[in-house]
Amino acid sequence: MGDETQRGLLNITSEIGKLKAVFLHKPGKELERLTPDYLRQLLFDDIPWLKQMRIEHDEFANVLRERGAQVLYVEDLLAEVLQDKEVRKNFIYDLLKQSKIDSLELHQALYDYMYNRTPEELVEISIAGLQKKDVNLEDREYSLTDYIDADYPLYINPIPNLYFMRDPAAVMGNGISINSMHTDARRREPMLIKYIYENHPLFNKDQSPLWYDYTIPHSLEGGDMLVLSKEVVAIGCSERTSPQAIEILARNLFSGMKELREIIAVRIPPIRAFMHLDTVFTMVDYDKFTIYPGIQDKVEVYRLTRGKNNGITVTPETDLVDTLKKSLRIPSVKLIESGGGDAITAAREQWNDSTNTLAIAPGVVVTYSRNEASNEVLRKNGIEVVEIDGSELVRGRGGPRCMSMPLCREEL
Ligand SMILES: NC(=O)NCCC[C@H](N)C(=O)O
Repeated sequence: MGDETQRGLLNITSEIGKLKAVFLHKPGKELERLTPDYLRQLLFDDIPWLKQMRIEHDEFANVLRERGAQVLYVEDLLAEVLQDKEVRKNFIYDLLKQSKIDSLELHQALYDYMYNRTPEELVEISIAGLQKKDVNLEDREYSLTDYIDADYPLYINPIPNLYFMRDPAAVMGNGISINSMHTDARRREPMLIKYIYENHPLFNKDQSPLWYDYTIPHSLEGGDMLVLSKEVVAIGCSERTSPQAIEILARNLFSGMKELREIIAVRIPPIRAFMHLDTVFTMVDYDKFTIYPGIQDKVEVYRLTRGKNNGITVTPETDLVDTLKKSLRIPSVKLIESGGGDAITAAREQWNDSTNTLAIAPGVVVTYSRNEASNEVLRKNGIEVVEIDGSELVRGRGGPRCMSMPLCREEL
C-alpha cells in the first residue's frame, strides 16, 4: 500500500467508481450466540447457519478481489492495533464501560481476564461477546447485580450485525464518519472502527478528517449515506438516521469537503423493511439508480446547501428524479424499479435486499442471486450483474452494499 500509507488510504468521491479497497467482517462466533429469545432485540429475523454463511461471505470477498479490490478485514486490523499495550488497556476499559460492568470487583476480574488474552482473542471477545461459563470467577464475592443477573449467560453481549460493515462508519471524500447507532444491539460497532481509525497507519488519521463521532447522541447510520459525486451527497432521514445528525454531518462536510455543493436529504418511511435509504435506493451507474417501486412517491426530499442558518440553507423539493437531475447536473436520470414490474415479487425481493446493490465500477453491481426478477431488470437496463449466493447472509436483512464499507474508489 506504499503511497496510500503516506497520504491515507481513504478516498471515496462516488458510489460507482471502481472499488479499490474495502473493509469487511467475516461472520464468526457472534452468530452462534443468537438465540430465539433475543433475535428481535439483536435485529435478526432468523438464526443463520454459520458454516454456510462463511462460505457465502468468502465468495463475496473473492468476487471483490477478482474485480481488483483489496479486501481488508476489520478483525485483522483491530488485532494489529491491539498489539500496543496502552491501546489494549484503553480498549478493554471502553469495552467494559460499554458493556455496563459497574461492579468494581467484576470489573477488575474481567479486566485481568481480557488483558491476559492475545490481541486476536480480545478481538473475538469484543465481537462474539464473553460467556460467563468461559471465565472462572468462582472465588469473588457477588454484588447485588450479580445475584439478580445470575441467569443471564453473558458478561459481554455479541454484536452479530458487524458483518453489515456499511453502517457503523462511512468514508466520504478523504474523511470518515464514525456513526452513532440507533439501537443498543449495534452500539459497540463504531467503537471498534474508532480504535482502528485512531491507531492504524493505513487510516493515517492526520490526513483523514473525522466527520462524525459515535458519541454524538443523534443517530446516524452508514446505510443512509450515499456519496453520489464529489459535489453531491445523499443522506436518508430514516428509522436510523435523525435530522439533527444530518445537520451536524452536513456542517462538517461543508467545512471539510471543499468541492461539496449540496446534500440531498431523503426522508423515507420509518419502518423496518426500509431501515436505511440503501434498502430501497442505490446508485448503479452515472445516471441510473435501482429503486423499490413506489417509494419515490413516499419520500420527502430536501436540498441542503451552504447558507446563513447555522451554516446551512434547507430547500424543500417536490420530486426525487428532478432533484437528482438538478443536483447532479445531468440531463436525465433512470430509475430501475426492482421486482420486474410485479408488486408481490418486488416486495418479496426487497425483503431480501434486491435494491441493496454494491457498485464495484460504473454499471457493474454485486447482488444476491436469489433476487432473480430484480437482477433481470438491471441487466435489461444495461447493468452488468455479478451474483453471489446469500441464503444465509440475507437472514440478517442486508445485501452486498450493507456488507461492505468501501475505503477507496477510483476517481471518475
Ligand atoms: N445498510 C443496511 O441496510 N444494513 C442492514 C443492517 C441489518 C441489521 N440487521 C440491522 O437491522 O441493523
